Amino acid sequence: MTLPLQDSILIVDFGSQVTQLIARRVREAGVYSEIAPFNSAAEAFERLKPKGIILSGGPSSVMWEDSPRAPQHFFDAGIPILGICYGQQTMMQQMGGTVEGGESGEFGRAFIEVKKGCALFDGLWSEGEKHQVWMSHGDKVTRLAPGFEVVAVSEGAPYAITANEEKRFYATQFHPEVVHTPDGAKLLANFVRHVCGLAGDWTMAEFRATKIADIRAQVGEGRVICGLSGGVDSAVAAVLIHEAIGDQLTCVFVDHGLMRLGEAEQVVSLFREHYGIKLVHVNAEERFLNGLAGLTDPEKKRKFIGGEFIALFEEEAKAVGGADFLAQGTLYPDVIESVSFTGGPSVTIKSHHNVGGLPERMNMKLVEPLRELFKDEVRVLGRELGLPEIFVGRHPFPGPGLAIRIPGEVSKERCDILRKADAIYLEEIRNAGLYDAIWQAFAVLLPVRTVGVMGDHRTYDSVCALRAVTSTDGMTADIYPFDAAFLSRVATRIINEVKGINRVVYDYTSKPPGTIEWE
Ligand SMILES: Nc1ncnc2c1ncn2[C@@H]1O[C@H](COP(=O)(O)OP(=O)(O)OP(=O)(O)O)[C@@H](O)[C@H]1O
Ligand SMILES: O=c1[nH]c(=O)c2[nH+]cn([C@@H]3O[C@H](COP(=O)(O)O)[C@@H](O)[C@H]3O)c2[nH]1
Ligand SMILES: NC(=O)CC[C@H](N)C(=O)O
Ligand SMILES: [Mg+2]
Repeated sequence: MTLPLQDSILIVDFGSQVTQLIARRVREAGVYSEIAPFNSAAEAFERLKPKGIILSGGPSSVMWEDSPRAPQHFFDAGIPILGICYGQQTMMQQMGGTVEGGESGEFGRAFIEVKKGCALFDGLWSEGEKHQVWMSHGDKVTRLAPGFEVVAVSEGAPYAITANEEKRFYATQFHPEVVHTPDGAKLLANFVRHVCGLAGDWTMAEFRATKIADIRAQVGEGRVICGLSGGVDSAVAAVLIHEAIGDQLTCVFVDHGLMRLGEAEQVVSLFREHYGIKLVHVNAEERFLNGLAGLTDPEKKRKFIGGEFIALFEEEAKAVGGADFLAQGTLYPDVIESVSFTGGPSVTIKSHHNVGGLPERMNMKLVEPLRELFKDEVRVLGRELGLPEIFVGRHPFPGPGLAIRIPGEVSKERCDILRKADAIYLEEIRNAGLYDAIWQAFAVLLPVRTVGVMGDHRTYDSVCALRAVTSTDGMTADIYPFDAAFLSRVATRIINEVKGINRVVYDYTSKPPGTIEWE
């Protein structure tokens, strides 16, 4: 079954780190969108027949030879277009304006002044007002394409917002999709609803229906193995896929020995209790720990774990008589940090085991229905699917597990020490009623020993670091400001109760510059 074509917006990706945020804002405005890399945007346009186009930002400069362009015929399609940053620059140049390398760019917070009303501002901004926006550019438009006029200016960008009302083309030098442009979501909502005329009635219920149709179309009569970790993403993916293809699905829970205290038993029994989905429990502790012995480089550890996961999934696929597909609960942040969406020049931060950690030769094709979503959207979808809060509200836990919370070499002994400390920390967080206020909290076991004194003895043991962050999508994060009494209670308990740890510190680093995990 394929669903009828729905009203949509096409987002053309030029490689910006925040392109997915554009899609997200469009979803939040109740409109369906798809992202296509610039070099396959023409095909996507044919298929979707969108009601509007948004051109993303990107790291290239339009002055470079061979830098990416929007398909020229988009500008003659008679539908509204919004160009953002690089998207604005290429749009202006492709339509006859000029762009130059700015002597100095604008990076971060900037203020724009509204010079004139335009359809993007309806019900939002008026002439003469000043508003905060977020800029990140070195180049700038120096001559407008015919038909455009300036509707807002900033100090560094005389053409902060320009409009060609007749064609319904708009262009911003700043990024409306990021939260640091406080009215940005509303500007984007004005574009998709008011300018493109879309109703704004698209919901997660429709996402569910679309994905179910997509999964059926992709999988056909084939068999699917789904990696199930007990985390939100894979639980939601498994339930969604099960709704689409029923018994063609087998879930595989890999116990790699890098789980938290009691987690493996809990995941398996919870899932069996709530769902009639086939679930295989694989105990592979020895295999993972043997393979990790001697590895200390974070990327090597991640790649090994990613490869081993796939090897196990392939073995399980054989055991069920062959499976053609591997399903995972991969989300957008896993993808953007591991590889560039366009295969272009955005940089790799770390190889999430389920993306960059995949071996190059893999026999199964991927089914990743959540690949465009952010975690909080997955939670909304999970509730839509009727998943119990106990799954939906769980803190994320990375696939490589404790291996990336033990910098340096991983051993069973160190995993056991960390498991105990982590359990105490989380128990105290729950007791204090803070679990739901925190995005993710965990302990890290450092490869550093320090001297202490306990009961008049000298100790020389490991340091444990505690981390807790707040976030909405895992892309940026702030530290959770525990009070001192809480932290000292946890520190005391860990040092008293866990042999092998004699010092506890609290990690005060936000993301960026830190990442949430230590490796
Ligand atoms: N122990 C595991 N056994 C089987 N598959 C796993 C395991 N750990 C991770 N995976 C697979 O890797 C994917 C990505 O892991 P990730 O931790 O991002 O998601 P999650 O565990 O489902 O959710 P959460 O982010 O809330 O922990 C999972 O959705 C799952 O398909
Ligand atoms: O499934 C996963 N496989 C991985 O390899 C991985 N690395 C990080 N994470 C989780 O992703 C979020 C962002 O983490 P970072 O700030 O450390 O990149 C946080 O929620 C991390 O726990 C992972 N999840
Ligand atoms: N964020 C962007 O899209 C930047 C566009 C271009 N690379 C510039 O520096 O102006
Ligand atoms: Mg997980």
